[in-house]
Amino acid sequence: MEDKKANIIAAISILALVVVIIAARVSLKLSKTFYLIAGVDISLILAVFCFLIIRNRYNRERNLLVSRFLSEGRELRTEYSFLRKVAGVPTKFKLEDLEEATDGFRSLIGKGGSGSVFKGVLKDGSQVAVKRIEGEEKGEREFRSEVAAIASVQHKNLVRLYGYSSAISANRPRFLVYEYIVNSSLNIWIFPEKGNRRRSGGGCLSWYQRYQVAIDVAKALAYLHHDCRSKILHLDVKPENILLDENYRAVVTDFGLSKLIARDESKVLTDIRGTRGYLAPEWLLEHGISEKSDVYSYGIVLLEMIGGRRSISKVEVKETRKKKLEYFPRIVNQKMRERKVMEIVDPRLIETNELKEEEVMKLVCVAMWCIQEKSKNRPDMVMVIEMLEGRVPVYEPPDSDVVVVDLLAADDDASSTGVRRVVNVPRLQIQRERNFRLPSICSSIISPISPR
Ligand SMILES: Nc1ncnc2c1ncn2[C@@H]1O[C@H](COP(=O)(O)OP(=O)(O)OP(=O)(O)O)[C@@H](O)[C@H]1O
Repeated sequence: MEDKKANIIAAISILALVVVIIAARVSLKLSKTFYLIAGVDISLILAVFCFLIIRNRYNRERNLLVSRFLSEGRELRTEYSFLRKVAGVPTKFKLEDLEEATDGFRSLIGKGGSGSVFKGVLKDGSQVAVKRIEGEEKGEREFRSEVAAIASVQHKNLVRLYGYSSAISANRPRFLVYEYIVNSSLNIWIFPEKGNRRRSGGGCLSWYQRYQVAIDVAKALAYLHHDCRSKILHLDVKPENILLDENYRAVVTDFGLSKLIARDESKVLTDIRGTRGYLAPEWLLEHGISEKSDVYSYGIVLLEMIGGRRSISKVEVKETRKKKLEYFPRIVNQKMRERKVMEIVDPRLIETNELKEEEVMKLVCVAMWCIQEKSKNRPDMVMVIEMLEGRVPVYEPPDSDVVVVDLLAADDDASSTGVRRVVNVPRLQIQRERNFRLPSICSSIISPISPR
């Protein structure tokens, strides 16, 4: 625009100078004054021409440089965003970006102990789950731990963290932005709806899908325990933290309680965290926890997938019509001794006729190995994968005490919903059951079978 203006002014000036020469020629004839004016005019016209040439050349070079910088900048930006993705560096979002993505935090998709989760769409069109972390001290710790842990991992069975948004001031919520996993969490696919309470989504996973989920979760945990630079303990393995993608494959989430420990560290002492019903005995016996504490929680999740029920649930006693808490692993143990393992399977699966007793027994045995009282007797997650995929035979678990975390003293609702609570140790009682022996059907080697 400016160039155009300058060109017009130059053209007008040249025209004016030419007019001056013509006027001088007419009025002054070929006098000395005319030659003087004509000389000055012609020099001025030449000066304007020179100015135009230099200016245009300068502009052309400047435009060339600008467009080169622009294209290099674009390339750099593309390269940078590519590298961010490759390196898994999470993006720092502004609060306004997240408000826009979630349409003002309108579509709530879930609520957990540490905050609420909303569905959203980023500017580039990717669907996200935005977790708003509420609370003060606990929120801060969970936030830091979650960003640090997830940012460093890349595995198809672990949720991807796109980014985060820190609090602008104290007491303001922080946000974590995850990839959106379409089929929500495992709990709504294995536990039937309670009474008249209707829930949106969910259903009944088939036996085959449950078996696949068991393998997927085992792979995610094996990666965290054995394949990362430092060992990552999840410490909150439960169905609510296992999401299902469009093919009902598992994606483990919620690293809010996770702990990073050095490869050579075998056990760590830390404050009790996790969810009632999934806590390994060592938490309560204060022996120090390790990756085997995750193995224990995983074993409980396996039993819940097999039975389609929580490990601890409230049932009504027919005679007295009073409610009591029932510990599912204890029932499984008993049924195994009686060789009635099919009786503990989710009744909805029995109806489908797709079950093989041998497979059920195998999964139950693996689960029982995982919930051994002594952590050293539990397999590691790599061994669990080997057993589930049929590369290693499943042997009878050793004779062991079963530590039953007796939750009669605890709040019933929490145990029946799997809601995470800070566990109050003195209120928990620990019972030991002697002769926790698996039945003879399991004493022999269970033949290796692969998931269908
Ligand atoms: N990435 C995601 N994609 C889709 N849904 C999700 C995603 N993350 C969480 N959700 C949904 O939001 C719910 C709440 O998740 P959140 O992690 O806050 O809590 P939780 O695991 O149930 O409880 P807590 O945080 O106390 O362990 C989940 O159960 C799930 O249904």
